[in-house]
Amino acid sequence: MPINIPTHLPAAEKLREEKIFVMDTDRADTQDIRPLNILILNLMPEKERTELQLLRLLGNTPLQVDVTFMTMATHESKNTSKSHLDEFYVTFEEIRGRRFDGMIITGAPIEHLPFEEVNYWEELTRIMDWSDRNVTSTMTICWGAQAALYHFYGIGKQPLHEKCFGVFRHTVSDPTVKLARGFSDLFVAPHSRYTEVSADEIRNHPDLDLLSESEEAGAFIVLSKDEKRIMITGHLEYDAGTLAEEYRRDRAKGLDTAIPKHYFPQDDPENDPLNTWRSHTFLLFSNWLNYYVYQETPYVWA
Ligand SMILES: CC(=O)SCCNC(=O)CCNC(=O)[C@H](O)C(C)(C)COP(=O)(O)OP(=O)(O)OC[C@H]1O[C@@H](n2cnc3c(N)ncnc32)[C@H](O)[C@@H]1OP(=O)(O)O
Ligand SMILES: N[C@@H](CCO)C(=O)O
Repeated sequence: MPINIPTHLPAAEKLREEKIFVMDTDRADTQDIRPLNILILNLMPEKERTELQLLRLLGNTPLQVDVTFMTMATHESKNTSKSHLDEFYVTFEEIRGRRFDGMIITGAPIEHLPFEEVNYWEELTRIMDWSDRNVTSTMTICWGAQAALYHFYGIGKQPLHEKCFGVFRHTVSDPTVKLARGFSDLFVAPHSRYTEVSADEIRNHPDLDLLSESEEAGAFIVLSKDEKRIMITGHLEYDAGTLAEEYRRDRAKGLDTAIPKHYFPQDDPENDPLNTWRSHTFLLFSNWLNYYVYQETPYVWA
């Protein structure tokens, strides 16, 4: 059973072009199965791009996945149109009575701010607390992961001397952990951030495991001991060209952002970058959906 999303969501056409089977709502409604309900709290400014990136990954499963997009009621989006949000997004108030099998909280380009200065921080903490009781497994990405580490475990973020920007090598501390099943001993993943969380603080925390890290990029995949929360400091979902676009955007703004490391062939921004992380991205999302969502979630919520 493939992914079930609103028929007119702009990402749907592109997903069909990519031969990712998007289910018509009519057909989905006639299936005598219980679909997985996944909630995506999309905090990225360019929401449509992130929708496509995440749906591509959630669509790679034999399970029917019903996706709900959520936006913040206490924040007016500058970069995504109100009409798009009105048509395709819900707010917390509309879904707080529901249960979800999985939830994703994306990154957001606000890591220069203390958490408490983010205008939707209070609403986000309410959503995170709610998710503890109403969601089987939550995956958080980049700033979303920093927010979860801070809110639930008191682990703060520190500014870096230079932006952690590029595609870095990572290792896995325990390849028998289900989330890393099938991972190579060494794999690469993109990062794009100005702050970091301390790998030592995570390692020393009694409720956390550091599943993957990188010599150059630091802590990468963090798992709570109860396996309900997955925190990922990089951007596995990024397309081949996303870092290049961020690089060009920064340079056009006059920022002295360095060329993303280990990314452009011959480190030359004129060369088209290759996506060298895609296989582990698909693996991580299918491991998450299978082992942490599908196999853990109750068929009927109590
Ligand atoms: C660390 C991570 O998680 S990485 C993920 C972030 N990376 C990306 O989003 C990559 C793509 N983003 C971009 O290229 C840029 O953010 C752009 C081009 C879309 C906009 O850049 P700018 O014009 O410099 O920033 P802008 O003033 O629009 O602010 C960026 C976002 O921060 C939000 N923001 C700014 N201040 C605050 C605040 N105090 N509280 C909450 N949100 C804030 C803005 O509202 C905007 O988000 P929105 O579109 O969802 O409303
Ligand atoms: N990934 C982000 C970092 C900002 O938080 C960007 O370069 O847009």
